[in-house]
Amino acid sequence: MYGVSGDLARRLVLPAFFELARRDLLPEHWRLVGEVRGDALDLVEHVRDALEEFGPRPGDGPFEEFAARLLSAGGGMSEESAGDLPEVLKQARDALAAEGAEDAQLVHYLAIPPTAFLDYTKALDAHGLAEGSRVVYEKPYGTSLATFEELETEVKRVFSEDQVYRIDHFLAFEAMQNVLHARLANPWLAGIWNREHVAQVQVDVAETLDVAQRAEFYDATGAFLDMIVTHLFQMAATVALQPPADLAPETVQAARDAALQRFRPLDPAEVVLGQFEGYLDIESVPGDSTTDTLAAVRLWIDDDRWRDVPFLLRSGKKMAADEQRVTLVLRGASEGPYAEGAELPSEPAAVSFSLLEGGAIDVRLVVRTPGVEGGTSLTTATAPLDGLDSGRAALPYVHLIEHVLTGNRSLFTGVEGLRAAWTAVQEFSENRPPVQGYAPGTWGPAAVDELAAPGAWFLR
Ligand SMILES: NC(=O)C1=CN([C@@H]2O[C@H](COP(=O)(O)OP(=O)(O)OC[C@H]3O[C@@H](n4cnc5c(N)ncnc54)[C@H](OP(=O)(O)O)[C@@H]3O)[C@@H](O)[C@H]2O)C=CC1
Ligand SMILES: O=C1O[C@H](COP(=O)(O)O)[C@@H](O)[C@H](O)[C@H]1O
Repeated sequence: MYGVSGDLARRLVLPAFFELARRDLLPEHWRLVGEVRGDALDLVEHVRDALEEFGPRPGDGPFEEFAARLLSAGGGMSEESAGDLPEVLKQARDALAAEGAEDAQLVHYLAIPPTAFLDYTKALDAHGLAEGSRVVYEKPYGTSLATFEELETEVKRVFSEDQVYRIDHFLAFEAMQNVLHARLANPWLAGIWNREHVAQVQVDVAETLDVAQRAEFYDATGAFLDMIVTHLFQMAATVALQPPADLAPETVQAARDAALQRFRPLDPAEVVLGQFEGYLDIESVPGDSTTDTLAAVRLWIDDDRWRDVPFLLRSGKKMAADEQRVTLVLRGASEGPYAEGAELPSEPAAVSFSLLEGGAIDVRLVVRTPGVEGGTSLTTATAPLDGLDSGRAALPYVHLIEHVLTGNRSLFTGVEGLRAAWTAVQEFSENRPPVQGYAPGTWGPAAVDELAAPGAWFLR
């Protein structure tokens, strides 16, 4: 794992490895090499600290056994030098061979900034580490259409496609997986999954989180690149995809990629960028920064299933709540006593997938108000997705690492989909609207609400 000292590794990836060990889902023989550019870390202490802070706590699993398999390399990785890594990999291979595991599968996990992906790809090739390996790229894979193409050309030169795993961890949330699986398993849900029944699709990832801890990275990135063109596009494509004939990883990935290829290029007039008040006071943020800390877009998908159905995407920092939802806002009755004009609740029926914690599906219905007066009201039934039968919800990186180790690419993004995503935002990137201020603890500038009109955001 390159970049083992970083935020992602500490907060999400190392805890996921340990969770796999707790669940006895790691291979019988393995070693984890943590690589950094400076002096090699005391990896056991580093991992122990990460687990103490983010869990599962060391005492909640086989930590001593886990720690005995951690190896540390320093000195960085470039075309000129691979630092300590070749020597440490040799130690790892020798140790595995001594256990009777001769042909270890090498997996490179690039938990480093996206701007370093290209150089690391070249370096892996230069040091003969690419052949026969698997490689995991974090998101964003590219930062524009041009840098995507540049990276992809190099990756294609060095690796064959079946070696490459491009992560978008939002695809791996339990509820996100159920956007596909619950739809396919329940004909009534599949039956309403179209423009005849759905008035709007909303993909909303609201965070109360500040950015002060990673201000330098964030100021160079912004909400649109950090979240919209990456996570929220992939989530929208998961809603929009045509039902695949089977659940083979390649079929699912191809269906999602095909949906992304039907995204209409974003119209800058249908994008709102926000910046929370106080952002410019953060140390290391330039006083004249125009970085977006919130982005909301109205997106269209040109196919028979979704024509004229707005896909509303929103994500931001310092917002009113921590919520991650995919919502199908449903149309009302088109005829009969409850058709337009009848006395109905102010909000429509909806099916909403909440990604938080173990995930849940909320079904909101319009019903007759109980009592003699009558009228109509809304009621919501919540179906939790955790703790069913013998199932235990797993966090996204637990799924993703298990999939890399077992060679399953269904939850990873595909090249054609990524190319389509960067293509869809190219025009917007050259004509970005100015950022509008919003008060911390709110749902963003007023213009965000106008994007949803004549409807309204499910979260507000
Ligand atoms: N943090 C998060 O919540 C998430 C992050 N990601 C993605 O994961 C990746 C890593 O993110 P994160 O951990 O936050 O990033 P960090 O900024 O924390 O960087 C990770 C590590 O990479 C090394 N590094 C920094 N700059 C370079 C460089 N130019 N070349 C090589 N190595 C470098 C550093 O380690 P050292 O100096 O010790 O070598 C650093 O600790 C990114 O692609 C990000 O988009 C994805 C989802 C969530
Ligand atoms: O990729 C990213 O995702 C996180 C949100 O993911 P979560 O799993 O931590 O909820 C976001 O905060 C971060 O800015 C972004 O880089």
